[in-house]
Amino acid sequence: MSGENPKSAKPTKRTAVIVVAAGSGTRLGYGMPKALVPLNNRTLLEHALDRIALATCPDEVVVVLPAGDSELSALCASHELNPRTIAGGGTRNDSVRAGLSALGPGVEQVLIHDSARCLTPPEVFDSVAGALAGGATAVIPVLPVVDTIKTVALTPGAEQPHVTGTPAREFLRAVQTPQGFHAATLIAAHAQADGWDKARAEEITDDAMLMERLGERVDTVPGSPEALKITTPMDLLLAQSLLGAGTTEGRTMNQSDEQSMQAAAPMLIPRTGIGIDVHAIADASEPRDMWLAGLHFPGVQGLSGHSDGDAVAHAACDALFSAAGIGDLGTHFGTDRPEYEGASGTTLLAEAARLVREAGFEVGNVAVQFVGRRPKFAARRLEADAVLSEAAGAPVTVTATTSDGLGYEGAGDGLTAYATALVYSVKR
Ligand SMILES: Nc1ccn([C@@H]2O[C@H](COP(=O)(O)OP(=O)(O)OP(=O)(O)O)[C@@H](O)[C@H]2O)c(=O)n1
Ligand SMILES: C[C@](O)(CO)[C@H](O)COP(=O)(O)O
Repeated sequence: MSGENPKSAKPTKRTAVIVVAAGSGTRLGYGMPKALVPLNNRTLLEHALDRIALATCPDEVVVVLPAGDSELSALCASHELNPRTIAGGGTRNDSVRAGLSALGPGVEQVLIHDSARCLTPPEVFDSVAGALAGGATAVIPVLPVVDTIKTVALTPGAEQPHVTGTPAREFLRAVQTPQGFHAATLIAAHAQADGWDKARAEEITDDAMLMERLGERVDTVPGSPEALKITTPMDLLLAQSLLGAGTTEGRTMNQSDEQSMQAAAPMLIPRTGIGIDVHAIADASEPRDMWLAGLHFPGVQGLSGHSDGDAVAHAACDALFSAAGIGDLGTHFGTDRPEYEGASGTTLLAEAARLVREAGFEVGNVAVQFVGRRPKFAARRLEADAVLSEAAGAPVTVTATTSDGLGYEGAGDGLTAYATALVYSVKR
């Protein structure tokens, strides 16, 4: 926040904050709801709630969660804010409507906030609520635009669009959340939009736009660079460095903070690791299930070994341990740890990721390739990525190849999995 607005006093009007956290986080690519993605050992949703807890304005908080979720609702129940929760819908607008339906009685003003903007400082909430309490119908936090913005159109037959205009930059603002509204007016606007056809509804990308369509005036207050929307892996890295610099725990960065952060911030150097695992195909006289990459492959003779033989998961574990410099599979799951005997590949991978985090690292990603004739893998690749990513709490991707008939892999006697992992330190 630019610091132009002093911190507002608690508004006299009953104020609710709705946190929309039902998105799937497709562009972040973690294979889990974005609100559940870890950032410095705390989920994005918890970071958002931590900052709301430091604001003075909320009388009540509602969190909108993915349908069927249990993990995020457990986190809400154990958070000091103890927010009400409700299941969201297929689009952000559907989720906002669900949140509005869960408001308690007597709410006069409501702030709609993206959990994806999880580092938004508490002062922004209070400044939006304060402007509403001062009589505004709709208030949004904004930042000046630093890029030159063009409008474009697609020429038929051309791959890339051509430029149709350049709006004057002084009149452009990048829009953030929380967006605040006179509650009854926003509820009426959403009720009206509920009946719109899909194309018209999809044009609405924020709640303020609904108010604009109704001819309501929308006011602005200064936003904050820390209120960035975590959408892609690069945004997550930026949020990580903001937290690493200790700038966002409940207060706003000022100019001198920014200068000292630039001068003092250590270069964040990630660490890579490697892991290899080889398993023989079990002898035909001993039928075994094939488990690989966290998946069961019915009708394919399995791999030999004391565990389920999941060479892909084992190589991924070794790559993680190697990257964090905390030993290998034998160190953590060896014969002196009988509780891991026969454990599934996903169980071991989840435990490996936990140990890596316990050692002070966050997992960037893990990539595995296996070489073997069986099982046929292509049709189940995305399924494997999802299962292993969920176990690791970070993106895991698996690919497969053959050895052109050469060696034990080519003869169908065994397979080899090669993995690399990237981790980065989150030690303060
Ligand atoms: N059906 C939806 C879609 C989005 N959101 C929320 O709206 C905010 C902004 O959405 P976005 O950042 O686009 O999140 P995702 O939809 O999760 O991301 P993606 O489009 O990459 O899947 C997020 O806090 C998200 O949780 C929601 O509650 N319900
Ligand atoms: C509401 C918002 O964050 C304001 O910038 C944005 O419009 C959300 O858009 P998304 O496409 O749902 O991420």
